[in-house]
Amino acid sequence: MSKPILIGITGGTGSGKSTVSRQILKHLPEQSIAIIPQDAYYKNQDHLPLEERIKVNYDHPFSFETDLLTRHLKALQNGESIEMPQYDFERHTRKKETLTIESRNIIILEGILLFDDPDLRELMDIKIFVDTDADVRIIRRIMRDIKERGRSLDSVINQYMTTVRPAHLQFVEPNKKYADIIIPEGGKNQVAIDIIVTKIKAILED
Ligand SMILES: Nc1ncnc2c1ncn2[C@@H]1O[C@H](COP(=O)(O)OP(=O)(O)O)[C@@H](O)[C@H]1O
Ligand SMILES: Nc1ccn([C@@H]2O[C@H](COP(=O)(O)O)[C@@H](O)[C@H]2O)c(=O)n1
Repeated sequence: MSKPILIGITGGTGSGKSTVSRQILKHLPEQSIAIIPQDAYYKNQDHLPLEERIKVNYDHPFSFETDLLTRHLKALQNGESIEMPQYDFERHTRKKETLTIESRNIIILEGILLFDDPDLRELMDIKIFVDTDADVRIIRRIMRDIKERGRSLDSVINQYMTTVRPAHLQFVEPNKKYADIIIPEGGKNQVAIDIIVTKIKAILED
């Protein structure tokens, strides 16, 4: 296997990063792609009571274990497998179990804060920013967090105003400038998905 290609897909919360990643995966042989969600690398907080975990700013770079993520990406790029952590959004900490991820030709890393850390940025061969308006993102997030992440409407709105929005303006939006490709609206932008899939297929056939 030639050196794996690392594709970073970033953008604000609810922009459609996971949807874009899944769409790309759908068009390619499954054994050629691994998806790594940055969310899996939120710090373990087992030592804190739930009331303390709820207060953490999950949109600030310090809430991620970026050293571990960087080590794991380098291992995958060297053809090695990793034990990826798994995250529990309801308990605000890691699950006990890890997931074995084998190295593949294409590694897709997706998450809100991929372009802020220069060392992480340096590892990526292709950098993609999913650009979706804030009003659409907050509506998607309210629906998803209530349905899938055990949250109430009040908690989603309060978190959005106190930490998500300010951190987005400080750490996500300004780093759009590092993107090679900007996808407006995300997962339903079929033209953008087709172009990216064509590029990946060309890399795989090389
Ligand atoms: N283009 C779209 N149209 C409608 N809903 C979408 C679209 N893209 C994503 N969603 C929905 O919005 C929510 C957030 O999308 P997701 O891809 O998980 O965003 P992110 O990974 O950026 O947080 C999900 O419930 C998803 O099904
Ligand atoms: N315990 C946690 C950890 C993270 N979040 C929020 O998740 C968002 C990132 O995930 P996306 O799928 O939306 O990109 C981020 O904005 C954090 O606020 C959380 O609510 N609780």
